[in-house]
Amino acid sequence: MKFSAPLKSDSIKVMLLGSGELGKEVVIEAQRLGVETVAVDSYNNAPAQLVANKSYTINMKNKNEILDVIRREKPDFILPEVEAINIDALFTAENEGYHVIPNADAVNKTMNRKNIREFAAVDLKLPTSKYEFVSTFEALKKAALNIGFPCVIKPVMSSSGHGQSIAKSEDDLASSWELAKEARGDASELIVEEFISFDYEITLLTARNENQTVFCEPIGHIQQDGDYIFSWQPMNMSETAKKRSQEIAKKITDGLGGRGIFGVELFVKGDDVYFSEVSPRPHDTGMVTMITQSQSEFALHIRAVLGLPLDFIDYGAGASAAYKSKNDSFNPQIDVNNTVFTNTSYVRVFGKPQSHKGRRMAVALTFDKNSSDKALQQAKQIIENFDD
Ligand SMILES: Nc1ncnc2c1ncn2[C@@H]1O[C@H](COP(=O)(O)OP(=O)(O)OP(=O)(O)O)[C@@H](O)[C@H]1O
Ligand SMILES: NCC(=O)N[C@@H]1O[C@H](COP(=O)([O-])[O-])[C@@H](O)[C@H]1O
Ligand SMILES: [Mg+2]
Repeated sequence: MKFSAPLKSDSIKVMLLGSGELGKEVVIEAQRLGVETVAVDSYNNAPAQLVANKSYTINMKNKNEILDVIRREKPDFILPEVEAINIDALFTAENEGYHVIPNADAVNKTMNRKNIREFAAVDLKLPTSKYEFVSTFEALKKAALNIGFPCVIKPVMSSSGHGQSIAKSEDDLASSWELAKEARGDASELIVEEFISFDYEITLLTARNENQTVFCEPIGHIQQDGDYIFSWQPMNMSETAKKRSQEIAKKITDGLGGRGIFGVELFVKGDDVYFSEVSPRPHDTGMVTMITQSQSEFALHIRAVLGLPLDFIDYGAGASAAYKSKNDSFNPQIDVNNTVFTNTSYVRVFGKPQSHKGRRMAVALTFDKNSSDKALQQAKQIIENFDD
């Protein structure tokens, strides 16, 4: 176990490419181990920049700007935190000897639904929904009729539900096409997916490095318009479904390789488990681990990166509720009702410098030793009392 060397203060430097709420927690965990942190994003005062040793604001889609900060800072590890990053820059950095987490190829595969879906379904033979890729309206119609209604239509490059819709019949296809076009720009493609009427969906957080792979307890979640609003852990599932979920998670994370935490998104119907997608980084639904685990997903990510042991204990059940802004403001103020400050709940305010309607600004976390349901009920009640 390489335990002692990396923890010498200032001996290790990590650079986050993307500095939102997830990166902020990664930076805090890195700081706790005496690791130097550099936070990069496309706007000033992004959450992780508020707590990092150093920060840069650059155009994250520009290859040279990314390579400039990397070559200037010479980080030991580069941690992509958002999907919208110039991928050529990561491949070039890797060729120059920099260590991209988990690796540039995994980031490339997961940022595009076509790459990750084909890798999962064709190369690894994991169960997924039926799917087709299309780039014209005619092809969309054909694919939807072939797959059947309802079907889910998504740009191949997007996240947090942007440009995504469900077509219930042929009549909906024109509006789905328009919605997706706005989010994707002209050139790229759409995926048309069979709608899986799952019983529930989970994120299976999986941390790996060369020495070890560990699974967190499954996290159940509810999405609204393709974006997460509530999550809880553990999700109560059958032993068979849990075992199948872990097998899928192991295959996809081994397939992608490298060090770090992955959020493996799965749909579960009875004992059948379908692979949906995977984030090669901490997952938004995994913020609940800040209250349920001795090592949160953020701590596990940085430990995996440093090659430290990944063992942790579960404290009990918990839940999270996302607070999304109701306003557009350059001076956001979040009114957190006192109900959050109990001995089983707390709040994380991200500190984003600007709000707009629907932007995630904070999260409420709740704990219940034995019951995810009770933790979830409490999280729902608390978030109703937030305002801005
Ligand atoms: N084929 C499907 N069948 C049923 N529901 C689906 C399907 N695809 C997506 N969904 C629903 O939409 C949500 C968002 O889809 P997906 O994860 O593919 O998009 P995303 O934009 O990458 O989201 P995020 O970035 O938040 O993970 C899923 O979590 C699920 O609730
Ligand atoms: N589903 C991905 C996800 O949750 N990513 C998290 O949201 C931030 C962007 O927030 P913003 O859009 O409010 O700037 C990202 O930086 C990351 O922390
Ligand atoms: Mg998703």
